[in-house]
Amino acid sequence: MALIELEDVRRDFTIRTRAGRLRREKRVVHAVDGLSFTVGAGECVGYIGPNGAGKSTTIKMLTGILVPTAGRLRVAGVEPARERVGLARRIGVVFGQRTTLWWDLPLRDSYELARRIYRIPPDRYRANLARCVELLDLGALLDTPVRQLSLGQRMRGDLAAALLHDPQVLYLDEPTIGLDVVSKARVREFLREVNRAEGTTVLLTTHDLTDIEQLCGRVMVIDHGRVVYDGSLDGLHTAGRSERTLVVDLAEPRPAIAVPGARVVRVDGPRQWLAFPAEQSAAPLVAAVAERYPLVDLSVREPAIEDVIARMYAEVAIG
Ligand SMILES: Nc1ncnc2c1ncn2[C@@H]1O[C@H](COP(=O)(O)OP(=O)(O)OP(=O)(O)O)[C@@H](O)[C@H]1O
Repeated sequence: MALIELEDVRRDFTIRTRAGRLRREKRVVHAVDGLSFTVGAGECVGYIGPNGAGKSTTIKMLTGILVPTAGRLRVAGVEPARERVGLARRIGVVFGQRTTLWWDLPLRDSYELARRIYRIPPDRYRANLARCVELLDLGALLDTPVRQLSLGQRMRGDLAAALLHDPQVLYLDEPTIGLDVVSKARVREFLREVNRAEGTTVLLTTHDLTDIEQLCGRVMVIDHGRVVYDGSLDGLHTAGRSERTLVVDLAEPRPAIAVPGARVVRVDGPRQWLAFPAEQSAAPLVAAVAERYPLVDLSVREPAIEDVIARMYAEVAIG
């Protein structure tokens, strides 16, 4: 069953700019332009694209904050902008760069407010809060005012707030932005569990490909307001012939090393950067380097989403 349905959706913005001292000019921006896709119940879909591609505009239309200029849009069978209040009970939203929690109140009070606003039955509320507190390790934080929480703690608090009313759909906008490695891992683990155990449909906007890799079976790339790729992450890497980078610190400076399956793209003293196809495992490459050269340290870098998309276009243009 499709829970989210968009058919040829468009959203324009009219921008007025000053042209000369007195004259003003109108310009229309097609933020979303002929967007069509469906998301089935229980799917976890990555929704990615470069800055200004139209991701936030899509999410705002899906929550009913913005009305489409044209086209057909349904979430759980209803038109979001027309039934915004009713739909609010069925969706959860988390913005990495903004909080929905009350800044001066302890976390517990924000949750209590959510209980009242969404009229969550007491049993359900108790069970959901207990589950979130356990999975997100919030026990020691419940009585702390939100302004005293670290970014990672606040994000965990926001995730719980978005899920207390058992939403069918969860929209996440950059949920791991600015978090350290440990906090990112915890947030991802929690989201995986929510999607798996509750069957919550997740639409995830991110600039971090590792979020997608660890959470989403499907990824949609949007650019200039329309879908330019819809498939698996591996497929996207293949389509863009994208590369990951193994960064190795050798025991001493050397000229570019030779390892099968990778090419050295940069050398700086004992540090070398080796590019290899993103869909391949780094393990054999690490083993091959370690076997031939004394190694001090290493790390693997994911390609930037912008690079993958740029390469995808280059492929289309060549092919
Ligand atoms: N309220 C607005 N008024 C005018 N133009 C807007 C408005 N909101 C968005 N736009 C324009 O619409 C286009 C799409 O913006 P949107 O915020 O949806 O992109 P995005 O993919 O979310 O980008 P980012 O990754 O930077 O958040 C951009 O050109 C943006 O400038």
